[in-house]
Amino acid sequence: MGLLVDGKWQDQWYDTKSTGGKFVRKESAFRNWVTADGGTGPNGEKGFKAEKGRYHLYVSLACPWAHRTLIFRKLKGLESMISVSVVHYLMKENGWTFAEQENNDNPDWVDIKDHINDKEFLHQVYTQADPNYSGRVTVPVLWDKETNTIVSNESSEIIRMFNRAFDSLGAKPWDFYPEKLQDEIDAMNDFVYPNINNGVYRAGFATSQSAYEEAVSELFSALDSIENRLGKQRYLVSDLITEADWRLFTTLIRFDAVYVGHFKCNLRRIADYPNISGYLRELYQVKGVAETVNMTHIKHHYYESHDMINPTGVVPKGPILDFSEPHYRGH
Ligand SMILES: N[C@@H](CCC(=O)N[C@@H](CS)C(=O)NCC(=O)O)C(=O)O
Repeated sequence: MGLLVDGKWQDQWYDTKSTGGKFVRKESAFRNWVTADGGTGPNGEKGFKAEKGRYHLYVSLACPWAHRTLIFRKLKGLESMISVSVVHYLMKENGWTFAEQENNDNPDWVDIKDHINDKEFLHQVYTQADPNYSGRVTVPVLWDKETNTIVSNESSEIIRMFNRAFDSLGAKPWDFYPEKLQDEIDAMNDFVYPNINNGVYRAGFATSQSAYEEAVSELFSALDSIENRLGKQRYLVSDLITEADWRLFTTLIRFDAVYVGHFKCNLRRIADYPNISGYLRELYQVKGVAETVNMTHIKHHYYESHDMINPTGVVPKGPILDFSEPHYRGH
């Protein structure tokens, strides 16, 4: 785990000293947009034209933010238009790498390789785009093969691009951010992101008791309110699946396997929430989604990468989870 300072890699853990033990996530640095015609992004950001085969996505299968982009790529039918490289599940002193994986019979150990830039470390992809880059080296990264640069490393914006920019090139018509629901989706994201998506990290990476307890109590009160909401309606916003659902999904799918134990988010499990559990299974069972979930990378990444939380690196066997059981939603 580390970061780039003026283009030089430095190995260091998150600084929580200056924030009283609280984990504060930094803003992403590359914020340009792929648009249908190459025009500027929604807030005037530099535009890149949507074209088949032009873009490449760097992801970790463990990472909930990268997972959002994989789900959108899959559901919007963009697999043949946007290529992907998967980083090694382990993130240690060199950050995300393309290191070779030990031979293993488990089919979840997928191919790890930088197919585009042939780099060893993801930080070299960042310095290829900007030799003086300072900041964290995170996934996902959307890379432009034509101009050899990073378009965006912000998942919430990459999924908005995937949702619309490739439609005229033959993407599937599914719209996860329909105009009439945008305000409600934005409001839901503003609630789910700090309390749940980032809430589990605020709990897990806290280095003081008070910062941890604050995060955990906000997390579970948010989950309680979602449980209540899902007792009244099928999805988070109306009875259509929207972006808000996929953003929550990637945290929920990791919750009982990782966040309950490793991040000490253990007041309740997702399995203890009947409505959220059924909803989680329903989303998992949407065609194509299960293929984006790699529990082996998820568990091994968290339990083996964070030495200061789990110094032995031992990965728990359980819990036994089966997201393909009936979901009983929509009856
Ligand atoms: N805001 C970013 C956050 C991405 C992020 O933090 N990814 C994590 C992996 S789950 C990462 O790469 N962390 C490396 C680091 O912080 O050094 C997004 O949503 O795209």
